[in-house]
Amino acid sequence: MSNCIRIATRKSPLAMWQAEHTAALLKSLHPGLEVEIVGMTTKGDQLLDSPLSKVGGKGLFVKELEQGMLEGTADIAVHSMKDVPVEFPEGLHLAVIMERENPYDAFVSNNYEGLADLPEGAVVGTSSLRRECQLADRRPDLQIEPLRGNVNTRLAKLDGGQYDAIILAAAGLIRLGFESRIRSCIDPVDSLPAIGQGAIGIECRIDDQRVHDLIAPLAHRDTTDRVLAERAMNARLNGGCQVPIGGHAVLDGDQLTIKGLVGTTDGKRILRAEATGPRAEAEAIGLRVAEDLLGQGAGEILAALHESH
Ligand SMILES: NCc1[nH]cc(CCC(=O)O)c1CC(=O)O
Repeated sequence: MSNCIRIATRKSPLAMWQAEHTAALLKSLHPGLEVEIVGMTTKGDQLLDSPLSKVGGKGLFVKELEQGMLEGTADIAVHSMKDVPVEFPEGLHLAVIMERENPYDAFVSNNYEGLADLPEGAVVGTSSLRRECQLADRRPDLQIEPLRGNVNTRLAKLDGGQYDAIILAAAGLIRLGFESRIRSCIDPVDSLPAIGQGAIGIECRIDDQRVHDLIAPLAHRDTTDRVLAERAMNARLNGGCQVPIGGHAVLDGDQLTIKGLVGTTDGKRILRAEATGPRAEAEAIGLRVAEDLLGQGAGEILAALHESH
């Protein structure tokens, strides 16, 4: 028992990869440690046919994993930071943010190199309102069609011929060995990534010191500051619902710069803001971007979206 750590994870190939990656890092840090992976099915996995924006609900992909930790069937949960809600159940917290993979959106197609060379009226698959909003702004002529399912399923749908191109997170493709399918990474000016995109986080019981000691060395300082700034912005804006929000922070030495975006799904209104400051104030810088967006009218856009769901 005391020499074992159990990892709760979803069973999608990407989630399993991330859990196994974390397991391998833990084993190499702590020789002799036993690591057990506990695969679980979440509500989000069961509702793969409905658009995520309609399914709604916070923590669709994490609730069952959290239940497992609270009941003691698992010790930690490994999540894509992008899917981690702002709030945690009592007794649990986010203890560690690991090193970020490529945080950008990837353009995947069998015929075209990037957004710029897609012909007029081309069909692009994505079920992310954030991607849809920015695509519609950049290329109002494109036809955007829903695309759900795990990374492997989405690639199979592209190959089935229903889409001219699809947009996915570069990180998921790289982790699963599909880097060669990325025709180009989309410039963040054209598609500002999701809060936390490309980063993996570890959640655990707040009072479990043994587990904290085991996972602490996995924390990555630069990624942590960047993602904390992004999450502070997001928390002030909405609390994690499915709305077109982008947020991405970068570091230049000790200077942290974060860009934020809120828009309407049709891309007809897009608000943008940016703030810079010392990394030690990461969360305050994220909040400043949120306040700037709210000052421009983000509150109305978000309220209208919440109502329509
Ligand atoms: N929404 C599902 C999801 N959650 C995390 C990733 C990719 C990996 C990451 O961002 O860390 C994806 C797939 C995608 O958006 O293409």
